[in-house]
Amino acid sequence: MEYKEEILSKYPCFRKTVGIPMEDIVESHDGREVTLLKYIYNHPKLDSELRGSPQAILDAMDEFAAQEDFLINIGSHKAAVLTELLKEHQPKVIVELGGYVGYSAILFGKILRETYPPPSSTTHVYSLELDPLVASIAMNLVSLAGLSSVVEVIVGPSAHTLQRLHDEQILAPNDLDMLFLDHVEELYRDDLALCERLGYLDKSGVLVVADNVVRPGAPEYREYVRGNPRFRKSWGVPGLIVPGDYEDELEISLV
Ligand SMILES: C[S@@+](CC[C@H](N)C(=O)[O-])C[C@H]1O[C@@H](n2cnc3c(N)ncnc32)[C@H](O)[C@@H]1O
Repeated sequence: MEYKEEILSKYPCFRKTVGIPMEDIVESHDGREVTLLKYIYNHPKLDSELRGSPQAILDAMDEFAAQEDFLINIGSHKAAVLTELLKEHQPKVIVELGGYVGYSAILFGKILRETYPPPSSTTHVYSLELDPLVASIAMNLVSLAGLSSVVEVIVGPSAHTLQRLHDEQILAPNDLDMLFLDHVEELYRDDLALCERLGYLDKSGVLVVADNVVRPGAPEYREYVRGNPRFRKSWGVPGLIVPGDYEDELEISLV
């Protein structure tokens, strides 16, 4: 029982698996992100391994999440699923909604760099993040990973930033190859529809991936993509396999 309490306090997201309501549970934006940044810069392998190594920084973030405090990023299991997907589809330009401290953005930047080694300059990750503090931490870690030329963190509400990228001709409609939705489940459907209106999903082959579609859940979003003729197919992929939970947590759709 004591062990269970310890697990639940360290990993609040598991509360939903035992029926404890998520209300009043804080699992991010409470100072732990600054603690993470200090943890990385105090890391004994900072100079010998972390600087310039996206994978070593992802590993250090996983290490922090396992040993210090829970982080709401995709984590290593979904990172492996997404790595396979990106290797198969080889997107060049990715937009993610909800960047947090940069874990998924660093993963995407790492894969783009491996797939299209420098001096290729046509690859880009736009990581859209509402909160300027966590976005600043992401920028710092992206830079430490040596990925500043590939990954751009942009602060602001997703819908506003998407509209701005379009109106200021920063991202042309046909340039987008992958959209990753990982911000607020209630916004997934509207932000996807905005991308459709802006022409970002007109090109055949664009990949759209949404996280957490089962828990906390985005049923409207899943219904929308599965019933939308724009997508050739749409399918679920398990996140972390806990019996009866986290099934098909990622929804993957292909234009
Ligand atoms: C689950 S986290 C993203 C995790 C990240 N994709 C990763 O795996 O490393 C969700 C993030 O979305 C951000 N967010 C919430 N509403 C947003 C909005 N309207 N636009 C952009 N970001 C938003 C939150 O501040 C939070 O940092």
